[in-house]
Amino acid sequence: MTERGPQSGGAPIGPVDATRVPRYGGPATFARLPRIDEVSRADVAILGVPFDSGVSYRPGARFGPGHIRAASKLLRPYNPAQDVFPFGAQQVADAGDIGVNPFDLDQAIADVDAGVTKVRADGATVLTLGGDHTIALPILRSLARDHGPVAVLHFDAHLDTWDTYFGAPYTHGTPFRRASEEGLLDLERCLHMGIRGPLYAKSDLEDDTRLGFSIIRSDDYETDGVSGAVERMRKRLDGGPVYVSIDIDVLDPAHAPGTGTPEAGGLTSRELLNTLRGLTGLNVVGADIVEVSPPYDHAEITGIAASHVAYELLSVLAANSASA
Ligand SMILES: N=C(N)NCCCC(=O)O
Ligand SMILES: [Zn+2]
Ligand SMILES: [Zn+2]
Repeated sequence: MTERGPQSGGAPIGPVDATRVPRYGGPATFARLPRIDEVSRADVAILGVPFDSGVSYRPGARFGPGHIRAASKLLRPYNPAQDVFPFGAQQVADAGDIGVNPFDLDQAIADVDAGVTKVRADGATVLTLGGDHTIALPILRSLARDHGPVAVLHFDAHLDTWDTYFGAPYTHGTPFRRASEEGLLDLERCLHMGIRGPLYAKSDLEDDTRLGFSIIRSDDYETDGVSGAVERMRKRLDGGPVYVSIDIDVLDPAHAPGTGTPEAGGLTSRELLNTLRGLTGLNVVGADIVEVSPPYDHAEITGIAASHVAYELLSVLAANSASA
């Protein structure tokens, strides 16, 4: 195909060239990248998880992967903020969507674990596009089998370390309690970023500490700024594998209206993108972007934010691979 421009010497296959095929045409893959079956090997795979049977309030995150891909068409090859070519320093490919059972939660969790494990087995670092936050648990199960307990860097308005909803243990409000109980987390190095809003009880915070997390609150950005947050984040995460889980509701509803459990007083997209740039050099072994619910989005605001979040994460992985 000529539309991707000439490639030689085993260089990564990049996005379709927007000066040759207009952005509103061409493939529906993330950032117009090749499908995984079009490349001999992927360093990083984008993997969709269209699933929202674990939500407690508004549904719709099952449509998240397609929406984020559609909103990613304008991304360009060079990221000046990190001085890196995220699609040039490594082979990034789109691995499509996992066929997740929408009716049987236990089966869905097994489906996600199997789907992620399969793509990882071929050597790719996986960036998952959700889907609701339930999917972080099976992804962590897959990662912990290879890496042992990992640090979770969790961007969210919510703790997601609650116990049960309606007696159900597997929901989008409970993945990190289950992960902690199962020994998947490094209890000295987990961290929430952007927490805010009402809780059920004071003891929610005590439970959360016991389960292995510290907290940088949304309000801490007001007092300490992005640089203060990044400094604390790097200190907490250093020294082992890090899984980055980004619930898009960490952003203020003004920056991400298209989500299921919105809370006022959140981060700006600029604060989130700048915080992610501070991850370079840490051992990031996987990531997800979850809770994008297109039916509640307007003018692709949330989809665009999510696509840029993905772009910064890919840039961190590219910078890390260049210095490895
Ligand atoms: N993971 C997200 N987005 N939300 C969890 C909120 C669960 C609740 O309704 O209390
Ligand atoms: Zn949340
Ligand atoms: Zn969440």
